[in-house]
Amino acid sequence: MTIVFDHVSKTYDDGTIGVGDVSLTVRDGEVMVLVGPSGSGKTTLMRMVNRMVEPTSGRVLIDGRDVRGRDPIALRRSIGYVIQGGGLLPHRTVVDNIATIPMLNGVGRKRARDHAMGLLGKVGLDASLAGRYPAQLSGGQRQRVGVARALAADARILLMDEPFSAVDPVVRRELQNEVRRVQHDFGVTVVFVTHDINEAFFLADRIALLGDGGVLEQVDVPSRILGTPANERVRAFVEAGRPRMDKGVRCGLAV
Ligand SMILES: Nc1ncnc2c1ncn2[C@@H]1O[C@H](COP(=O)(O)OP(=O)(O)OP(=O)(O)O)[C@@H](O)[C@H]1O
Repeated sequence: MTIVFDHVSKTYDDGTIGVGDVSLTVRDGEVMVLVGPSGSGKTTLMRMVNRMVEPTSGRVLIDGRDVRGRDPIALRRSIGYVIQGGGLLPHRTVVDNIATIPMLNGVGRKRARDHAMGLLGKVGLDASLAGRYPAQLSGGQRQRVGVARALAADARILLMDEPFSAVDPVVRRELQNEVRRVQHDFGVTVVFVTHDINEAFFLADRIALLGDGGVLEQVDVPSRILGTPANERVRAFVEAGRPRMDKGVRCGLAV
């Protein structure tokens, strides 16, 4: 599905500008990574898609349709939303967590649970984990359940808000690979928020780099963000987040 942000802005009630004037198109089936410093409006922008945030001005269109015309609850149930920690219901088992939204949408319990069991494999989880509660899983496993839950309602859009920032680097890379695979297998459109430029480079088809005041600094494929930054702020942001090989080498020699 295509998502269009058409001149959206958000000023919160206390006067804080969450998002300036942003126009951005996320193409069908693309992984668009929103990246930028803390407070640059990444989460605010993303939450406009499922109406967790209502823009102060401008419109968000999904496949040409203004989300304002959609019932917010139905809209949210049709869009996968993955947050740090997985956002799982603590008193429900893995399989029931995954089956919850389809059941709310009217799918029968048995069918929803059978589908949930199938999804476990798709996100790299063993079926033996189905009966566990979230507290009995590792951080990485919880994230995978979160992804399965987001996919369970046949969502065509996945919104992922810094989902992997609390897991260790090795598991994080596995999860990033999983996102790419899921995107490929299911053909979903993914909007992924991170403030880690390296995660953005790894995952993104395109990167939207936001700056202070919620302004869009550059939208481009990773190689162009790296090779031809639009301005000094983009260059500095990318530079600050990249591994400093030269420093590492110098340290190595000094020891
Ligand atoms: N409910 C709110 N009320 C007032 N200001 C808010 C609210 N939510 C967010 N903001 C402000 O809006 C700006 C953008 O916040 P947002 O969470 O979208 O940024 P972000 O880029 O996702 O940040 P981070 O990387 O730290 O998560 C910040 O200045 C933040 O303090």
